[in-house]
Amino acid sequence: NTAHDVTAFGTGVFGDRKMFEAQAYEGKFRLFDVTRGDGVVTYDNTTGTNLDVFSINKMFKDGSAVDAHANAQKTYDYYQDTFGRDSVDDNGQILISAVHVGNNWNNASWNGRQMSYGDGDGLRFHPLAAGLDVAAHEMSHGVVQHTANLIYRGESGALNESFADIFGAMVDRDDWLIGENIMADGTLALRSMEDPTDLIERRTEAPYPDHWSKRYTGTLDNGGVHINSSINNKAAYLISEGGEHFDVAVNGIGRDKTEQIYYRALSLYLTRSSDFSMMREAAIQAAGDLYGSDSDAVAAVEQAYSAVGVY
Ligand SMILES: CCC(=O)Oc1c(C)cccc1C(=O)O
Ligand SMILES: [Zn+2]
Repeated sequence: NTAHDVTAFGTGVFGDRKMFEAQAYEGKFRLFDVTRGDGVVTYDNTTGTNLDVFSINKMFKDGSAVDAHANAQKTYDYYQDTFGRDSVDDNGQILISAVHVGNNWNNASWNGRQMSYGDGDGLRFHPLAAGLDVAAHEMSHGVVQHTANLIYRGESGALNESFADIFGAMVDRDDWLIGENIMADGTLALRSMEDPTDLIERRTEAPYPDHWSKRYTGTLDNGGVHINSSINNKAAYLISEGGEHFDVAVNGIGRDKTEQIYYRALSLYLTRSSDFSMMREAAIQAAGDLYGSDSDAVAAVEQAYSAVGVY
């Protein structure tokens, strides 16, 4: 009998029930959604091979698999509905998620072809697949790869990381925090776009900067790609929400315009080696294209990048 898509159900890592498209296949059910692009598929890495997560009925019990699958679908829909983009490559590339990767692995990743999630050690992280912004962050690395393909070190690498956070926060749209629901160590979040320095109490290595003058210039973390990303994150937050930062006032323009500006800058103007200054120019250009060169959007971009010391 041929495979066909069905509506299935499951409970996520935190016991939240959800419904999603899956597939009936040879008398069983699998986490393979054939309704989005060339597919959204989730598999359990402990089975060792690229085997879809199977269930004998439409109720899936593996919390990480359920969350990874549902979050990948939500992120696929975000790019389709917001920008008309069909998956990471805008050509329907199948979205693969592997869960239970490693041994209590405190990580999540995009390896150029798929998303991978660790279970966390329960001290630093809960299972990372439970974070909608985590899934959106990982898939957004795929979008960056197929657009500007920003080199993953130094300032271009910080932009790569920042775009993953920006779209992560746009998909998981109720706050400007990253990883807020998967922290097991009592901290507020993994990163805060609203106030990057907020998490300073936890950080042993370099603090998260909220101004270019405070950028990390060492060699840790590929030259601080997860550290200096906070400078661009703060700018994006200010463009959307506005605020006063280091005596510079920014009049916010909201999430809807902000996400369009960043997507256009990423997909049309930035290149592999773009730095923060080029990010400023690309965002000004994109805002002008979309809303007019004398618009409040262009003004917000100029104000926000000045507020974080990027010219
Ligand atoms: C928000 C997702 C995130 O930052 O995942 C990572 C983690 C938890 C550790 C190391 C790298 C990454 C990443 O995807 O950049
Ligand atoms: Zn990342």
